[in-house]
Amino acid sequence: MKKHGCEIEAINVNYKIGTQKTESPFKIFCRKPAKNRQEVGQESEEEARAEKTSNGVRHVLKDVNCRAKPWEILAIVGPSGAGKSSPLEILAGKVTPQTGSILVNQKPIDRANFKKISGYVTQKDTLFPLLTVEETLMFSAKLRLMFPQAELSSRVKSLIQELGLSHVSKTRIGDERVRGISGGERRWVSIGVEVMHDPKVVLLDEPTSGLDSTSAIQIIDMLKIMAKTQGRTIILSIHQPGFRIVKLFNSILLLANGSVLHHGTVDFLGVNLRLMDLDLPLHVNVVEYAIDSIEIIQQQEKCWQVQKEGLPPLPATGLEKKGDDQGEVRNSKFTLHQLFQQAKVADDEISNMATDFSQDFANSRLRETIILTHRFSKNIFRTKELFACRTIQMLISGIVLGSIFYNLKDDLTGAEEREREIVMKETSCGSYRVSSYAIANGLVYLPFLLILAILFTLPLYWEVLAVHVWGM
Ligand SMILES: Nc1ncnc2c1ncn2[C@@H]1O[C@H](COP(=O)(O)OP(=O)(O)OP(=O)(O)O)[C@@H](O)[C@H]1O
Repeated sequence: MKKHGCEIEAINVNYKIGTQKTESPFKIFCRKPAKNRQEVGQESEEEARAEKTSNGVRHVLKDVNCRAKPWEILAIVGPSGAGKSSPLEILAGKVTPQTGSILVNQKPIDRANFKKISGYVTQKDTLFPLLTVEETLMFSAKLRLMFPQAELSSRVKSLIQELGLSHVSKTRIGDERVRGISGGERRWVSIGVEVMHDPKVVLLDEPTSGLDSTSAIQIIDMLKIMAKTQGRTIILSIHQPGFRIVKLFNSILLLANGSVLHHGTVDFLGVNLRLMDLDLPLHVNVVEYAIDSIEIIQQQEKCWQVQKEGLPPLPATGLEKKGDDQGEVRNSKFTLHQLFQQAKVADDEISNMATDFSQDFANSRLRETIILTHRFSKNIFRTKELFACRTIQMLISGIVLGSIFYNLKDDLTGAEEREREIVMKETSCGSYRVSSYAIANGLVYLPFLLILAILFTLPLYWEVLAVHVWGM
């Protein structure tokens, strides 16, 4: 039977966010993760962007119209901060736009059901570092599919083969502390987890970020095969797609400052740019060229703004120097919106079939609890060192002070933070119930905490007894 495709259409989507910082009343309980230098840089850039907003409101997406078709890849491109991730977050149900509509096969989206027929691969790989590739995919299969064990195993095996992970199937995922598979392979596993339930739509936020060009091409190549052979609708955001990657996209959505500058094929973008009388070099990567042009114009507009306000001109940037004569031609002639004409996507015949949504969770509450208990036990058994540390820590605390119980170190809180992220992601995409997680967590942790409590109180008990009975 031929698989039904899923066409997604966004109509006049506007998404605004408040940029005024509100202090959480529970601030003292919120742990701020340590930032590296790059993140600190990004934060100040974010703050600078926020300052540009009026009335503390930032228009992240402005009247965005676009369409993604089954059997195809739609790539959302644009400079940093253009709003590329936001359409994906809207489709994944993470945020809700203020106005506009999203249609799935020409019917208004039903968010709960859409989650079941879609997979959302975030930029950050949220995986348990101590599980192997095979175990990770197997737990994902158990939680999301209602198949017998033999079928689950064969599904996992064939997916591992399809993703080219056979050589590392028994290797642990790993992270900065635990040695494991490579960054590119980790990205494959993240994609595997999200396509395990055979979704009709796959959303990927910057799937190639942090990867070398060969791995990046391999990932997009694989996504292209997924779209072509299984009729999936692939929507991804990408920052700087190389020439070979661009060739694999069926259509692109070029964003700048949250507005659509072009929606259509890459070839059509080239035609548009040439129609604007631009001196477009023959074998240039038009997407890169367009992004570069946007950046130059944005830089130029910033300079004009500064000059208009009578402030001293901004110091020259590398971008302006890079633009040189080409940049000058572009800058003097056009504003951002003059540079591009909005392209309309040709209407294709898409069957108006009803989407076949499967209902509810894949497993019963009891089965979910059993699977999650199994996964917890594996993680805990493989974190022996951390638990030994905690035990010794408790013992020493009991002997010396008998007061500090939860004195967790960074590595422990780091592991807890990761676990929290994974659970939030899995529960939000409907893999299992939160209550099953809580029960499984309790089942595994309670006996251990009981032992810790005994270890903690025993020395304290003898010390207090010694003081009272022998007056020591
Ligand atoms: N929850 C939020 N709080 C504050 N600002 C936000 C939020 N969501 C989006 N923004 C802002 O909206 C703009 C678009 O964000 P988005 O992440 O979609 O852009 P992007 O093109 O994916 O950026 P990048 O390529 O740098 O990841 C950015 O300037 C971002 O700072």
